[in-house]
Amino acid sequence: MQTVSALDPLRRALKALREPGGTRVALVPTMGALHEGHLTLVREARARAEVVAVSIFVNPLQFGANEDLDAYPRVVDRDTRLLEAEGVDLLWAPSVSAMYPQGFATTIRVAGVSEGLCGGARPGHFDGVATVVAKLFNQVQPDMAFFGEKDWQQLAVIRRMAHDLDLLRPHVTQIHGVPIVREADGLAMSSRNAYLTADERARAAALPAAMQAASARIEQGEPVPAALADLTTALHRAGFASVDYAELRDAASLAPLDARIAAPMRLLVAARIGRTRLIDNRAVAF
Ligand SMILES: Nc1ncnc2c1ncn2[C@@H]1O[C@H](COP(=O)(O)OP(=O)(O)OP(=O)(O)O)[C@@H](O)[C@H]1O
Ligand SMILES: CC(C)(CO)[C@@H](O)C(=O)[O-]
Ligand code: BAL
Repeated sequence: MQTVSALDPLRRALKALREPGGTRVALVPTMGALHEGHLTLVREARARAEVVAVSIFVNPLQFGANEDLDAYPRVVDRDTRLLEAEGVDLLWAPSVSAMYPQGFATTIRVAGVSEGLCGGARPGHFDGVATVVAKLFNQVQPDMAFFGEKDWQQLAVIRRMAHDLDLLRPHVTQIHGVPIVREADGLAMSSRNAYLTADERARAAALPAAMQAASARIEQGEPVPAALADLTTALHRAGFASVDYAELRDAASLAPLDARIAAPMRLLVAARIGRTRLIDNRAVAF
C-alpha cells in the first residue's frame, strides 16, 4: 500500500494504478480510528473494484466550535497496518493545509436533507461533510465510493450532492451504502465508542434496544409520538443525559413523519451518554 499526503503524488499514484485501462477505483472516505465498520466498507470496495483507495482525514470543517476535533482519535500507524492487511492499494492522508490551503473559501451546502436531525444538532456539520467529500471525489476521481448507513443522513446528503453536481463518473454504480456493523450487544460500531467508560459502554446498549422496541411498536400500528416518547424515557432511565432527536422519517427523502406511511421509513436517534454523542438508525417496515 502506498501512503500519500499531497495532491501531486496522489495524482501520479492514481495514474499508475489505473493502468491498464478499464481499472475501476473505489474510494472509502474515513476519519480514521478504524474499526470493523470501516473494514466492512473496505471489503465491499475490494469485492467490486480493482483498486481500493481509503482516505483518512479528520475534517475540521465538519466539527462545531465546541465539538471534539482535538480529542478525535488519531492512530495512523495502527490504521495503516489494518488497511495493509485488507489489501488496500492507496491511503490518501492529506494534511489540513493540503486539503484547505490558505485562502480556501468555498462551501457546499445541500438544502433539504441536511436540515434537522444531525444538521439541526450540529449546525454547519453537513456543509463541512459535503465540501470535503466533493473535494475527495475530485481528488481521487473514484468510479465508486462507499459510505456506512450508520450515518444515514450523511449518506442522503452525499447522494444528493453527487447527483446535483454530477460528481461521479457515468455508467457505474456510484455511491454504495453499507449496512450498519454492530457489536454483539447491538451497539453500532463507532470511533467515538472509545470515549465511553466501562459503565457507559454497558448502558449504551440501551440505545439499539430502545430503538428496536419503538420500531416494533410503530410497525404494529401504535401511535408514533407515543413510541418515540417511550424511547426517550427508556434512554433517560438507562443513564443517557440527553436525546438530541428521536424521529421517524421517510427513509429516502428524510421528510419528517408523525404517522406510519406505506413506504420505507427510518427511525433515527442521537443521544448523549457522558461526554459521548451516539447516533443510530434502523429501518421501520411498512
Ligand atoms: N458501524 C458502522 N457500520 C457501517 N459503516 C460505518 C460504521 N461506522 C462508521 N461507518 C462508516 O465509515 C465511514 C467513515 O466514518 P467515520 O470515520 O466517521 O467513523 P465513525 O466510526 O462513524 O466515527 P464517528 O465516531 O466519527 O461517527 C462513514 O461512511 C461511516 O458511515
Ligand atoms: C464522510 C467523512 C469521511 C467526511 O469527512 C466523514 O463524515 C465520515 O467519516 O463519516
Ligand atoms: N461519522 C460522521 C463524522 C462526524 O461525526 O463528524
